[in-house]
Amino acid sequence: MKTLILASASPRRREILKQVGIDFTVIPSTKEEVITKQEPKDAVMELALQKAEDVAGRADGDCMVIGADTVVAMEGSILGKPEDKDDAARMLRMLSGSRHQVYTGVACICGEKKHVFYEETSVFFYPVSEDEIRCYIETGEPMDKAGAYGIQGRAARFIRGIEGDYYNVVGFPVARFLQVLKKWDEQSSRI
Ligand SMILES: Cc1cn([C@H]2C[C@H](O)[C@@H](COP(=O)(O)OP(=O)(O)OP(=O)(O)O)O2)c(=O)[nH]c1=O
Repeated sequence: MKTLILASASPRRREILKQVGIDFTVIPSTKEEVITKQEPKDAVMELALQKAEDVAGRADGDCMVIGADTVVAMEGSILGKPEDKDDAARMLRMLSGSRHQVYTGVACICGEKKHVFYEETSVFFYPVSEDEIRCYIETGEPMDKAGAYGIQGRAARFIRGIEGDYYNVVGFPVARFLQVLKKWDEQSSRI
């Protein structure tokens, strides 16, 4: 298999790839994230590709660069990382007692070849009180996460259920990625 380079500073993405036994190196993208697309699925694919292209431009040799981006979508709004505590509280109030979608876009670049896809997971929140929101924000956990929560952390207490891939919510739809990789390798071996 080719050398994989993960173009991400996210510790979650690193852990998920390690968990399934993939060898990779990390070169975080330094590109500023600029969303120009309205649809969340288009936005995450756009950002994932920007991150992968940024690092692919600096990487050398026979490698595959992987970029990813995660957002929360709720009633036509795209929620990225909160700007501050008030913004985190605003997001958590929106998510309380209802259903939202989490989108992660993944871009794979190997030389001239590119593949970009997205995965969608629905997440259902129990009602969350103002006190719970305040206490949760005080832990600091929401601040570096899309939608201001971490399903894998203390926010587990707010989650009624999910439909779709759990790892997609945490930032990397690893099983889907491995399916893409399998097809990619089959096609390469036919050339
Ligand atoms: C919804 C949700 C998001 N997240 C995280 C996944 C992503 O790391 C983060 C969204 O920010 P991203 O901009 O997708 O990623 P990042 O800034 O962490 O890393 P990089 O840009 O270098 O790739 O939110 C969780 O960890 N748990 C959750 O439940």
